[in-house]
Amino acid sequence: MRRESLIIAIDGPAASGKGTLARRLAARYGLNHLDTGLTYRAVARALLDAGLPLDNAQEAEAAARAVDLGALDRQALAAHAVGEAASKIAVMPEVRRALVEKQRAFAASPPGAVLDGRDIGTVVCPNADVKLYVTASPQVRAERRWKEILSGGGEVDYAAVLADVERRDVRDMSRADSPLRPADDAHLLDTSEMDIETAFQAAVALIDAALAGRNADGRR
Ligand SMILES: Nc1ncnc2c1ncn2[C@@H]1O[C@H](COP(=O)(O)OP(=O)(O)OP(=O)(O)O)[C@@H](O)[C@H]1O
Ligand SMILES: Nc1ccn([C@@H]2O[C@H](COP(=O)(O)O)[C@@H](O)[C@H]2O)c(=O)n1
Repeated sequence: MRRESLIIAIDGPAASGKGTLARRLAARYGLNHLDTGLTYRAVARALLDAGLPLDNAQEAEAAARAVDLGALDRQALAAHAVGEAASKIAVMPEVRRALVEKQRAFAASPPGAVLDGRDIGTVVCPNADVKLYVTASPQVRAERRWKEILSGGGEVDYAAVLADVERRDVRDMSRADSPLRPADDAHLLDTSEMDIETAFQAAVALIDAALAGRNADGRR
């Protein structure tokens, strides 16, 4: 059966591996990919570069409206300070509304997309064909992030990375607008005990089973 368009929503906390999975899944299913965290990072970066405060909703909304999804530069937005700032500006409903509009337009473009973030299954694409909530223990996520930083030549204590991960979890899960949580119909994937390949194969099995179930139902 030929599918018109397919949307896969992937949410989860920091360093759970959702971006790694999303990139591989997009290649596997021939879909576009959007790391929505980069859109929040781009807003934060614009404010930091302009020397503006991170709590001015009007300036932040203007920066969000100016984000060009085609010009998101992962490397330029990778800095730890930018991620921290992103989680602060992400609490503002004005910023979220502007970015969600762009994210939805991206998802609607053929042939469909894999989007990863914190609110994809709950807010951005509540009608996604398949939703995954990817997680791992804070200790495992901190270790992954710590190794990533070391392999990039950075120097940081594991304890400091763990504290960052835990602080980010609290901020993302407790904000009033679009808090991080699994959608009611999301498939949970705990990768604490899985390497990248095992997690990818588990995600493919969940997605294929979900799509087969939908086809059998005659829903698509
Ligand atoms: N299952 C896994 N086993 C071991 N390492 C992993 C696994 N999945 C991802 N990683 C590694 O963990 C780090 C974080 O992964 P990734 O960037 O995909 O997480 P993320 O959830 O997208 O994080 P963020 O939201 O903070 O951007 C990367 O270095 C990645 O290679
Ligand atoms: N859909 C999303 C994606 C991200 N955020 C916020 O941005 C911060 C940075 O995201 P990374 O995935 O690049 O680490 C993140 O901590 C969230 O606060 C969001 O709110 N919604």
